[in-house]
This record gives sequence, structure tokens and C-alpha cells, in this order.
Amino acid sequence: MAAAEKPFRSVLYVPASNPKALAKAGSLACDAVILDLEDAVAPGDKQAARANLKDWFGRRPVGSPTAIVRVNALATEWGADDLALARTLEPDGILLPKVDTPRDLLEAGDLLDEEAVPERVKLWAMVETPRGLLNLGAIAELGRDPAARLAGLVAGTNDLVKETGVLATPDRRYLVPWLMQIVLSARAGGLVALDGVMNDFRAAALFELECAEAAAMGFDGKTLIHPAQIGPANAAFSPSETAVAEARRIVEAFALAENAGKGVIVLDDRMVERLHLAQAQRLLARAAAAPATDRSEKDP
Ligand SMILES: CC(C)(COP(=O)(O)OP(=O)(O)OC[C@H]1O[C@@H](n2cnc3c(N)ncnc32)[C@H](O)[C@@H]1OP(=O)(O)O)[C@@H](O)C(=O)NCCC(=O)NCCSC(=O)C[C@H](O)C(=O)O
Ligand SMILES: [Mg+2]
Repeated sequence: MAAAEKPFRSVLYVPASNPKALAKAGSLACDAVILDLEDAVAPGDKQAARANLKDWFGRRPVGSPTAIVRVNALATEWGADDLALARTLEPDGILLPKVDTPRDLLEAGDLLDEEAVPERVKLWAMVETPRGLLNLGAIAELGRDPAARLAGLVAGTNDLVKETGVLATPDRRYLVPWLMQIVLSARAGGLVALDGVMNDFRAAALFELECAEAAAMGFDGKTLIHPAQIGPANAAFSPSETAVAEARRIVEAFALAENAGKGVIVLDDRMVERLHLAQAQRLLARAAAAPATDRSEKDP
């Protein structure tokens, strides 16, 4: 499946320096894991984290979640070694933090191409700096060029708060304009859009609300920090039964002989156009791509 066709409802950060968390990562019911070499790993643990990652990929169980490795930025003292390792592991994706400009992604892409890393290894960009936000249009434009490998944008709300001084309120009111900008840019570039993390991982009700809002904003999924957040994220970003039933009715209505060739039909006293048919077909494809997983849905 291409990156855009895979589900990315629940994407869990797993610190590569934490063997216990890594041991769990392959069997959790999240759609993807971000195996982190960056901010979750203390400077003194970077080397050990790389070794853990190598070991993890050596034993990666069949059917495990999509695996994305987050490297340190190439400009840091760890970036080059991280990327060199990621190139050999050939994960499903490599997540670049603190992307400021398209150049950051092009440089990383060149390093993958140099080593003939297969095209299925995609790049993902964290949007978490003021420059990254201001350059979002140009960054997302890379999504239109398959050679650039860009698969998705990931909101880094913790760094955005740190870098801008914006107040982090529970309703995220000051972050929402930037989050919407990320969704809009992702759509323009044909990219997956992932919402940022919620740090209060025990606040279940608030998390459900944040997921519902992110889904309403148009995000494909949410990045997570704790396994307890997986189930609610999967539920929030899966099409509801009502939405699936409604989509099926639209598809069936357009399939009727009497509606063949029509641009507009009436269904339940509502105008339904072919653009709604396309929307319905997309929703059904999303529902089919995100079936109930047979990995454990239980909280740890
Ligand atoms: C936040 C945590 C430090 C909490 O850990 P802990 O106190 O161990 O939680 P629990 O005791 O409830 O854990 C229960 C079991 O679940 C495992 N566990 C916990 N978290 C994970 C995880 N992320 N992946 C896999 N497994 C996990 C524990 O090992 C326990 O297992 P067991 O003992 O066998 O039952 C911790 O959750 C954590 O470290 N989370 C990830 C933190 C992280 O990655 N942060 C960086 C990414 S966020 C970010 O940087 C976003 C962005 O860049 C931005 O700027 O916003
Ligand atoms: Mg960050």
C-alpha cells in the first residue's frame, strides 16, 4: 500500500532508548510507530538508542505497525549518524524534525538516493518551527513530486509552543490556526496530516475531545505518547457506522440506471452531486483501509 492509502489514525512515539517500550511496539494496535532517536532520547543515550533500533528491526514481527524512524535534524551532531543508520534499516518512513525549508527534505532525499534506498522509504516532515510554518506551502509542494519521497506532515505542538511563546490552553485555541494550516498544506500536496501529541496521557476525556476536534479539522490521525491513547485515536479517526452507511447509499444511488449520466440527484430531499459521490467513495476506501486490527487493543 502507498503511504497515503495506509491508515495513520494512531501513530505512537516510542523512545528508542527504552527497551521495554520497544518490546511492546510491534504488537500494539496503533497504525504506526515513530521510533524516536530525537527528543525522547537524552544526549548520552543516543548511541545505545541506535543499537536498540538495529536490534528491533532485526526482530520486527510480521504484521507489526508501519514503522517510521525519527532522526535528529541533520544540522545536529547526531543527525548524520542517525540517517546513516536509518538508510540501512529501510523503515517505512524517516521523520525529519524541525524542518524549516524544502531544502532540509531535499538534502535528506539526496542522501537516501545516493545509497539507492528504495523509493518505498518515505520522508515525513515535522512542522514545529516558525520558519517551517511560514514555508509550509513550499514544503508541501514537494508532495507533488514522487522523487522527493515526502509522505506526510506531522504537527509538533510542543516545539511550536516552545518556539513561539504561545499559551498552551486545553482547547488549543491559539494553536488551531497553525494546525489548520498544516491540514490545508497537506491536502495541497497530497500528503498525510498528523496532529500533535497530548502530553496529559491520563486525561482520557480531554483526549477524546482533542481527537474528535482533530478529526473534524481534517487530520488523518494523531501522534501519541502512550499506549492508552491508541484505542480512542483509532475510534475517532475511523469513519463512523452512520457515515459509512450514508456513503454506501450515495454510491448505490448513483449506480441506479435512472441516475446514469446525471450530475446531480436528490436523496432524502437533499441535493447530492458527483463531488459527493467522490467524497463517499473516499470515505469507504478509508473505512476499508482501517479494519479492526488483530493486534491487542488493550491498555497496558
Ligand atoms: C510518558 C511516559 C514517560 C510514561 O511512561 P510510564 O510512566 O512508563 O507509563 P506507564 O507505566 O503507564 O506505561 C505502561 C506500559 O506501557 C509502556 N509504554 C509507555 N509508553 C510507551 C510508548 N510510548 N511506547 C510503547 N510502550 C510504552 C511502558 O513501558 C509500560 O510497559 P510495561 O511495564 O511492560 O507494562 C511514556 O509513555 C513515554 O516515554 N512516552 C513517549 C514519550 C516520547 O516519545 N516523547 C517524545 C515524542 S513527543 C514529541 O516530541 C512531539 C513533537 O516533537 C513536539 O514538539 O510536539
Ligand atoms: Mg518536537
